[in-house]
Amino acid sequence: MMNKVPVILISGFLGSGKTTLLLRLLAHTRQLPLRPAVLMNEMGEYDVDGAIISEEMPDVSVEGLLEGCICCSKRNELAGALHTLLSQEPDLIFMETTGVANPEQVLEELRSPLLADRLYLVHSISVVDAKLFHEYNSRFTADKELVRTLHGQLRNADFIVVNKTDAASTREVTKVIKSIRKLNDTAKLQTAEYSRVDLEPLLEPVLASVSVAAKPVQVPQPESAQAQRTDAAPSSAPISAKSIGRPGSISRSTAFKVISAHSHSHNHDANQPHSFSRLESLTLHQYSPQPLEKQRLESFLTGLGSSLLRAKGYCVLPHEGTMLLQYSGSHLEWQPTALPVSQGYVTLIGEHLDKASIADQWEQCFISL
Ligand SMILES: Nc1nc2c(ncn2[C@@H]2O[C@H](COP(=O)(O)OP(=O)(O)OP(=O)(O)O)[C@@H](O)[C@H]2O)c(=O)[nH]1
Repeated sequence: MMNKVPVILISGFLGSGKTTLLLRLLAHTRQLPLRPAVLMNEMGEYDVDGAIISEEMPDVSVEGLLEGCICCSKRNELAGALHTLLSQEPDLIFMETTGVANPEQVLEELRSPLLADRLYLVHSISVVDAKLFHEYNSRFTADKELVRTLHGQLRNADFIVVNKTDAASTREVTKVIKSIRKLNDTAKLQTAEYSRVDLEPLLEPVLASVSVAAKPVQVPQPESAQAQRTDAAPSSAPISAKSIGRPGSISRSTAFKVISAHSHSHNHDANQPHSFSRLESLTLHQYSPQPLEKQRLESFLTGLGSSLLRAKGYCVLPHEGTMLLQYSGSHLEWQPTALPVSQGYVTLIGEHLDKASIADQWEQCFISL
């Protein structure tokens, strides 16, 4: 019988720090050395997080399931994507869910006959934003599906990272831990800044089950761009070029297009438990030949206020070149990238997003005064 491959599932609400944790885990895994693979699930039409990983660690296999959640609309593609990764004989598979996925259904899928013979779950990790946890809980109280998702992410975890403690007060962190403990009093819990947690115990069971000597891998250099990015909070180090998921795959002539609106509720099977109802994602494409005005884009995004929960993407800027844009918790940051992005894009995730107004404001970001 074939050896089963260990899986570590990472869930957590939008922007909580899942990819930040995944990058740390990947760096550590490769130093052991083990050969990891990644299944990345994104709500948007581009695999931003997968691109970040591929750019920093080009030898890591990444399969992206886009424009939907593996807990619902993409659930039937999950087994296929995992089998693609399994064919590359990794030592370990990391799965990062979208911020709005309920891991319950993913765990159920892993137990299905199609997958249970090939995979076994080592950890289900949940990452929480210490600053926004209570705000999101009270904001979404009326949305039972979303509350169930948020709670499901915590209930189904054996390891919980209370992240972004740099942005929260000690009192807030204590309150968050108290609330989490009401939902899950058995999981191991660590507080963290930039998802810096003790990685050894998380990977111990994997090491124990894998014959490392049989699969030598390239150990990354400690001074690599990747090490800088994962060990020093938001990096400004240049990174090597690697082509992104689907660059230039769409040709449009307009300067702005809200080309996809994904509302979770429309993609759910009525018989399945829903993970959330009101949130949607849309992608803005940088089609215009005019330069994108960075300040205007920043004002536009911050001006969306509480409607906007998360934004990320790559923008081609006139002075800086291509930059990775990250927006979460009202905080916007830019990171340089060497990705050969010919057309930039930004994925927005939020609720009550006024598409007409957003399209108009996006267009304004290109008009020189
Ligand atoms: N201040 C602060 N920012 C953080 C911390 N951890 C991550 N970030 C930043 O928060 C943003 C989102 O982090 P990610 O790791 O991409 O979060 P995520 O959960 O993968 O996001 P989605 O998958 O898009 O929901 C990035 O800009 C990170 O640099 C932290 O502890 N403190």
